Amino acid sequence: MKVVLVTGLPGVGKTTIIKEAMKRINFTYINAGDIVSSFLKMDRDKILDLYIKSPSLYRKMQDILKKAIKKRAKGLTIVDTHLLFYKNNILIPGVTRDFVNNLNVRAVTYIYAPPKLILERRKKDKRKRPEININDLEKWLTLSMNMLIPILFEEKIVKIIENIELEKAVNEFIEFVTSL
Ligand SMILES: Nc1ncnc2c1ncn2[C@@H]1O[C@H](COP(=O)(O)OP(=O)(O)O)[C@@H](O)[C@H]1O
Repeated sequence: MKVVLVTGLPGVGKTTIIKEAMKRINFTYINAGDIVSSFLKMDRDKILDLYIKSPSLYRKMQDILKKAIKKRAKGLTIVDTHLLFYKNNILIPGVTRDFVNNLNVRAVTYIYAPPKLILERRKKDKRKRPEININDLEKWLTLSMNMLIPILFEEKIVKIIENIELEKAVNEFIEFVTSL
């Protein structure tokens, strides 16, 4: 079992890259957000508010997520998740140290795009996404990239993939995950 996390801000293109890569190589795909929202039967944005109010629920969900991934993981397993949640200057870790080590994560990919592009993509997206201003998005981007450093201290490899041109990003993603 080889677990690779795919992270990056919502709207940067994680799902698009993974779905394209899936047409070309074999892997198990797990979307952490889908597991959590189907378990709590709730909108993603509301879940964040719940976590802020209840740290114990947050811990419980980390546990549920870990178990669900362990059960489904097979061969190369790509987990679409977040390093950091951000709302109104409140920060919540997307993954914990225990999550990274317990699942034996091999590497973390960080999908990057300039904040202006992310904002444009979020606006065009059919999926309704919460409004966010460029200032908050820039802050979130900086903070989420800072979360890559603690990942390095857990002795995991980090790969940054720029998603400006989709085809180039998909090729880079495939090359990286198949090289592990
Ligand atoms: N390289 C790209 N160029 C243009 N649009 C893109 C690119 N990558 C993703 N998108 C678009 O951006 C939006 C968000 O992508 P999505 O994969 O849902 O992001 P995430 O999974 O990171 O939240 C989608 O409408 C998608 O079609």
